[in-house]
Amino acid sequence: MNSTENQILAGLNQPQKEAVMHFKGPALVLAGAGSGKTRVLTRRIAYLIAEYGVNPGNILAMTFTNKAASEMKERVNKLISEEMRSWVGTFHSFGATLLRREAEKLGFKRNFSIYDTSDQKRMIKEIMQDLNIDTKKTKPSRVLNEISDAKNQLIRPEDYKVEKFNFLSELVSKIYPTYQQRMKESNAFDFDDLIMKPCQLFTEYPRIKEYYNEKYKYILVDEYQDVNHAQYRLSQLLTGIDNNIFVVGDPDQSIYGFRGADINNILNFEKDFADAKVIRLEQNYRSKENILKAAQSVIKNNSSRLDKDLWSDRGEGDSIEFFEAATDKEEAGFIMEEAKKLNRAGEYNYGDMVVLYRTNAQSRSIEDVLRRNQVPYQIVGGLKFYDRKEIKDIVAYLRLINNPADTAALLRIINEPARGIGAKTIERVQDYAYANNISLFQSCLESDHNPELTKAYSSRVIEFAELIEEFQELENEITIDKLVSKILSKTGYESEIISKEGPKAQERLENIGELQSAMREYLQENDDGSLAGFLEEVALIADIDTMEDKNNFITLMTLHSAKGLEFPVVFLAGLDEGLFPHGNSMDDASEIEEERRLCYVGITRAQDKLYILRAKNRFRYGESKYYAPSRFLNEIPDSLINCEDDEDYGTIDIKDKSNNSSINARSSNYKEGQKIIHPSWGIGEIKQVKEDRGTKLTIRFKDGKERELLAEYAPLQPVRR
Ligand SMILES: Nc1ncnc2c1ncn2[C@@H]1O[C@H](COP(=O)(O)OP(=O)(O)OP(=O)(O)O)[C@@H](O)[C@H]1O
Ligand SMILES: [Mg+2]
Repeated sequence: MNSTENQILAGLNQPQKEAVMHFKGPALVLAGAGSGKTRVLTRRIAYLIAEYGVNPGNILAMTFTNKAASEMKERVNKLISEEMRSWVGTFHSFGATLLRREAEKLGFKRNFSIYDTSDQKRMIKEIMQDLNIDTKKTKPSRVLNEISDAKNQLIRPEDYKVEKFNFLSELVSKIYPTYQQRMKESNAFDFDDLIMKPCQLFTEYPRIKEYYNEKYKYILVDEYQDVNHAQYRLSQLLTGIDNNIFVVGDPDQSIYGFRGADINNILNFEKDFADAKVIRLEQNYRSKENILKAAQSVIKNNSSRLDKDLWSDRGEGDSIEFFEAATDKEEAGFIMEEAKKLNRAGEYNYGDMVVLYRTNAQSRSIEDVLRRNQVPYQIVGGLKFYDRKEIKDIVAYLRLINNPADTAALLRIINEPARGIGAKTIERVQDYAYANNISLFQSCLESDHNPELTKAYSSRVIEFAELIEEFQELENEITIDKLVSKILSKTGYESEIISKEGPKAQERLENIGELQSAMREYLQENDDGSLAGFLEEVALIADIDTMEDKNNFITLMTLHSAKGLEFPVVFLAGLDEGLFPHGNSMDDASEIEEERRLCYVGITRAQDKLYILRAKNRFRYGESKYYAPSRFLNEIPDSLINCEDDEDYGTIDIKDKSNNSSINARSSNYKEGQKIIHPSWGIGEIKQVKEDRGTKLTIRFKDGKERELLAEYAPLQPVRR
C-alpha cells in the first residue's frame, strides 16, 4: 500500500474499506445512523482519483444541503493534493449549473433568475386574480404545494390530470400551465424546475444526455433515502451505460415524505440495478451506547422497515436525562441552566450543543430565555439572513439588473423605496405589457406611450426603469459589492431606511453590509465574479447555510435540518403528543412512522449526552394548552432514562428569575438625565427609563430626535465625565 492509499483507508473497518475501494458498477451502502456512510462516500471520491486514476472532472457527487456539500468538499480536499475539480454539491445547485449551460435549448436565457417561495406565491396570486379565483377561499400556498408536488413527480402542465371531485386539482389544472408560461416569460426557474428541467432536457435530447454521461462517469449520492421521484430520475439519467452509481442511505432516516421523498427508491435500488453490490455497515462511531439503544428501541416500533444491526463501542455513557416541565417557558429554562452548567464545567462549550425541535415556532420561547440570560445562540432556519426584508429588496434589485425579464423582482422593488408608484399604476403597466406582448420591464420603459398613464405617473415609472438601465451599465464597470453601494445611494433606499426605521436602521444597514462582505468573499473565491453567479449562490442557499461554524454558540434548529449532522450534546425539546408526533400526522399510520423516523434522526445526532424534554402546558395559538407525553417517550426503556428532579426547576418562574439576574441588573445602570453615546446617532440623553418586558429607554439624540431603544440590545456606552 502506498502512503496516499494508507491515508485514505486509515481508520476504516472492513466493510467501510470495501465500500471505499469499490470501483465500477452500481453499489448501495445501506446502514444506520452514524455508521460512516458519509465518511465512506467522501473517501471513495479520493480513492477513485488517487488509486484508480479517475479524472476528478469525471466525478459527480450530490447531497441535500449546502452544509453537507461543503463538508464533503473539505473532506475530499484534505485527502487529495490536487485541486478539487470534481463536481460536489446539492441536487439543486447541480441543476442550476446544468441549466446555466443549457438553458437556451429549453427556450430560456442563461441569465435566468431562480424564484423563491415568496416570488412563486406572488406570481400564483396574480394568476389567480387574473382568472378570477378567490385567493381567500383557496390560498395561493395550497396551489403552490400542489404544483410543487406535480413537479416532484415530473408531471408537466400538459400531463396534469384533474382528479374527479377534487376542487383544488381543478383549479391547479388551470393555474399550472399559466404559471409555467409566465415563469418562462420572466426567464425564471423555481426550485422544483432545477430538477425537473434537467430531466426534461435529458429525455428530449439524448445527445445532451450522452454528453453528460460521458462527462460524469461516476455518480455518488448521499442521503439517498430522501430522494423524491424527480431526483431519482435525475440520478438515473445521469448514470451512463456503465452504471457507475454509488448511493448511501438509511431507510430509517427518510423524513421528507411530505415533500415527495419516496423510501421505495432506496429499497428498489437492487431491482433497478440487478448486479448492485450491497454493503452494510453495522458499527456506529458516533454515539454512546445508551443513546444508540434509545434510538433503536424507538425505531423498532415501525412496522415497515428492514431490521438492521447497529452497535457502538464508545461505552455506555450517561443515562438519558428526561425533564418534564410545567410549561414551555420552564422547558426553555431547564435547557438554559443545563447548558450554562455544562459550559461552566468546561468539558463542553456552547458550540458543542444543539437544541432540536419539531416546529419552527418552538424556538421563540427558547430564544427568549437564552437571550435574557445572555447565553449565545444561533438559529438555523426560521429567521434566515436571506429572508430579511432589506436583503430581499437589494437582491431583487440585483436580480432585475441581471435579468430584466424577472417580473417578481420588478414587482418587489418598483415602489421600494416609495416612489409614488401605486398598485393602480402597476396594474396599468402590466396591462400594457400583456396587450403589447412585451415584458413588464419594457412596458415600464415605454410608459410614455401607455394611454392609461398620465404624464405625472408615466415619468415616475420611466425614471425607475432608466435607473435600472443605468445600474446595468454600471455592473460592467464596478464590482458587485460597489454596485450595492450605488443602489443604496441612487435609489434613496438607504436614506429611507434611516428616516423610517429609527432604531432598527442600524441593524438593517448592517445586514446589507453583511451582504456586501459575502459578495467580497465570493469575488475572492470566484474568478469570474459575475452578478449572475453570485445570485445563483444566494438563491441556492438552504436553511442550513445560516449555520456558521462559530464555536461558542448553541445551535437551535428543527429536526428536519439536522440530518447528517452530529453534536456532542443534544437537547430534544417538545416530546409531547400532538406536537411530536405532530398533530397533523395522528390519524395516519404511515405518517406516524415518518414522525418516528424523525425522532430516530433526532436521537442519533447525539454523540455523548442526550436530554429529552417536554412541557405539560404550552402556549400555542394564543392560549395555554395541556399536552400528554409523547408516545415516543414510552418507547424508550426506563432503564436508559434518568428523570430530572422536578424540584430543581419546577418551582422557578424562569421569567422572574432571569429578570432578576440580568435585565434588572442592567437597567439599574441607566438613569434619567444620563448621557450616553450610540455608534450611529452619537451622543444622547436618557429621557425616560421604562420597565415593560425589558427595559425601554427613551433617548433624545443630538439630531433632535427621540428614539425608544431596548437597553438589552442597544449598543450604548455611557459618556464618562
Ligand atoms: N471507522 C471509523 N473510525 C472512527 N470514526 C469513524 C469511522 N467511521 C465513521 N466515523 C465517525 O463517525 C461519525 C459518523 O460518521 P458519518 O457522519 O459518516 O455517519 P453517517 O452514516 O453518514 O451518519 P448519518 O446517517 O447520520 O448521516 C463521524 O464523526 C465519523 O467521522
Ligand atoms: Mg451522513
